[in-house]
Amino acid sequence: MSAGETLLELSAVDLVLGRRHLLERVDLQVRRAEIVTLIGPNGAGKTTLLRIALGLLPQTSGKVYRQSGITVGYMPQRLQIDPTFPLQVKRFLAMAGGEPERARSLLEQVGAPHVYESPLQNISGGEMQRVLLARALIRNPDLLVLDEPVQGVDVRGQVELYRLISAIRLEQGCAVLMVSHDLHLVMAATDRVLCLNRHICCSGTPEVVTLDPAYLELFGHLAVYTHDPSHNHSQHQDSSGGADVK
Ligand SMILES: Nc1ncnc2c1ncn2[C@@H]1O[C@H](COP(=O)(O)OP(=O)(O)OP(=O)(O)O)[C@@H](O)[C@H]1O
Repeated sequence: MSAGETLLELSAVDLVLGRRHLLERVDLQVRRAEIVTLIGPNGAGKTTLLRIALGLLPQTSGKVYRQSGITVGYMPQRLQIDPTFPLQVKRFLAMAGGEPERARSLLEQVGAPHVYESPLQNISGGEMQRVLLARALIRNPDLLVLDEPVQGVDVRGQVELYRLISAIRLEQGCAVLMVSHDLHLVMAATDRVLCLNRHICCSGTPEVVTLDPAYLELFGHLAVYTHDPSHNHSQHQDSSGGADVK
């Protein structure tokens, strides 16, 4: 497989459930070795779009292309585990195909080697995220799909996990499609950003997207900015007033 080839492509995808039009004419392309991040407010359809991309949910109309033969690793936003069912992390990873040595080495990589023998029910939220990431990596995926991979992880851990995701992309040449709410950290760790609010509001490199009026309308108060006392009040201002968005 060559660098830059398209692994996943969605064209004009619509989803209507009942009376709700949840996704409208969404286009999305993910090429080998690139990191694409979906951002958007709660309920924007990010998880739903990932599920359509993975073939877990049928779209109402539009096309979904996944290159045949590729291995996909999926880290869901949450996992329902029966609290009465005793399941150790090592067994959980073994069920996903992880030999003990591989499972241990992945846990080491994601910064959670100490939970190998722990019951899943006893590990913390941040440790669970690391275990889910390790599980998504078990089969050396060509495409890694991560739904809010750093939710519940402490700030230092978030930086480490984004670095790890970037390193995995470089080492394995896999593509990454992820959903994130951590605008500042993720912007540094992504090649392209798509801003979704049922439809794609804007897309492009982080530098381009963070200056797009549609992005500023949704996230203006969170945009990266510095205060410049000599500023003139242009259209690129945050809602707190007096700060120029960079
Ligand atoms: N199976 C379903 N049936 C009906 N509505 C659904 C279904 N799945 C999702 N929805 C609705 O679709 C909308 C988008 O949900 P989704 O989980 O994709 O949002 P999201 O952007 O991932 O949100 P968040 O940032 O809160 O995780 C929500 O309003 C949700 O209630």
